[in-house]
Amino acid sequence: MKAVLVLNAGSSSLKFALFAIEPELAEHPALSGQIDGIGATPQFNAKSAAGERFEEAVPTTSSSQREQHRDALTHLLDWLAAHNPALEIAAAGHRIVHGGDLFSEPVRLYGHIMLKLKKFVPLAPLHQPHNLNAVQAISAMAPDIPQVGCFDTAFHRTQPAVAQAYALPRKISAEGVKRYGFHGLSYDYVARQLPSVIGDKASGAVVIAHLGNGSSMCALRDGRSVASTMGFTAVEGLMMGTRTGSLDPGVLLYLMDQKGMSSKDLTNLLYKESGLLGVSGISQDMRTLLASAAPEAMEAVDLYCYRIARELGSLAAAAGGLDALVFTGGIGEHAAQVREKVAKLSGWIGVDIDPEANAAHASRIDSPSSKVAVAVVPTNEEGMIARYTVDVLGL
Ligand SMILES: Nc1ncnc2c1ncn2[C@@H]1O[C@H](COP(=O)(O)OP(=O)(O)O)[C@@H](O)[C@H]1O
Ligand SMILES: CC(=O)OP(=O)(O)O
Ligand SMILES: [Mg+2]
Repeated sequence: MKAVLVLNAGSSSLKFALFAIEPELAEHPALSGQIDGIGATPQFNAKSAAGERFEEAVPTTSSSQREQHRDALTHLLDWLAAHNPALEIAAAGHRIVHGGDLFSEPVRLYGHIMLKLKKFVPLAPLHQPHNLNAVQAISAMAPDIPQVGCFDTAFHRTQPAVAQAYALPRKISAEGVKRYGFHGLSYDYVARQLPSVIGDKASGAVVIAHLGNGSSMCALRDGRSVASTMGFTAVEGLMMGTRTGSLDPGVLLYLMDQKGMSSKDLTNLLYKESGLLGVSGISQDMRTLLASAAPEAMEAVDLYCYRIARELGSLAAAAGGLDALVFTGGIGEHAAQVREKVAKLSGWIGVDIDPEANAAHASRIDSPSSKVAVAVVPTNEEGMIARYTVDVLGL
């Protein structure tokens, strides 16, 4: 039976899912999992649709991160062939974080398209190089498998020009220094689920909060993106697991001029040492922080929620109102305390949640008196990529 392999390659992880496409595309993967710890000690985890769990170390001959990525993919393909011989990989679909202005739709990946996508590596240093390496590794190992790239930026190309602009001199803007927005595969998936969860409000003014390791929010009208908190890179906007989110650019000038920090130091600071991890000094993981008694842990969580509530006001302005607020992503789907704190700060705009529904992670958590529908919708970036891949290739 034919299947689509979906890959989402991050800096130190390779997430995968295998979806059967016969007789039609399956809603849930037959197998899914990830290889974590690439660059250190890679570890493979997977689960089957039947609930079987697998865990093993990934043998690697190199300490280089690039080679470990390749070893991880070889391990994955061998493992899939051994564990699911009935499913033949007919295509591969990739999450590619940056498609710039060039791609507003998923595309089949050929050599000339890969060259264009390489140009975006400096704009998404944590994601793009790994996304592209995964495509190249599959081409080398299995050149006959067609591959499709699905972009995090594509969903936001419907935004009006004013939402994509920075107040920079025209020459710099014309070179492509503008707001692209990310997490588009997640927003696209969630937006498609909304009519069945919030009815007619799905076509009104909606804000979706994708709260994971990377966190962002998107304002939608008629199910289309009109504004987002992430901009030129995936560091703008909300506070994240290890990223600052928006920061006065004057802080960077100060750190360069007065503290002698280089661009490499600043990249580490902005992407890897800040956010929940930096503010708490404890962890980037929301579960750990919510379970901690340390005041610094709660300070980090409070700042995270405050930033979400501030951006909600800004996005409601961009959408021209607020009919619905939707939570998704690892934190949005599972952290009832985060949703509760955000809702408390957002009473002024008509958000009120039902504590029991919230604690139960129900799909609708607004109280009967709430003016705004409040929903929890699990995201499915992998399912969205499988759908796009089947559609682009006509499988
Ligand atoms: N039950 C839970 N309660 C609170 N936070 C959770 C829970 N499950 C996952 N999370 C948080 O979700 C975040 C990871 O989100 P996820 O969307 O999986 O990330 P990624 O961006 O890596 O895909 C982590 O901060 C994790 O602590
Ligand atoms: C774009 C982005 O931030 O992605 P992730 O949430 O996977 O880090
Ligand atoms: Mg994510």
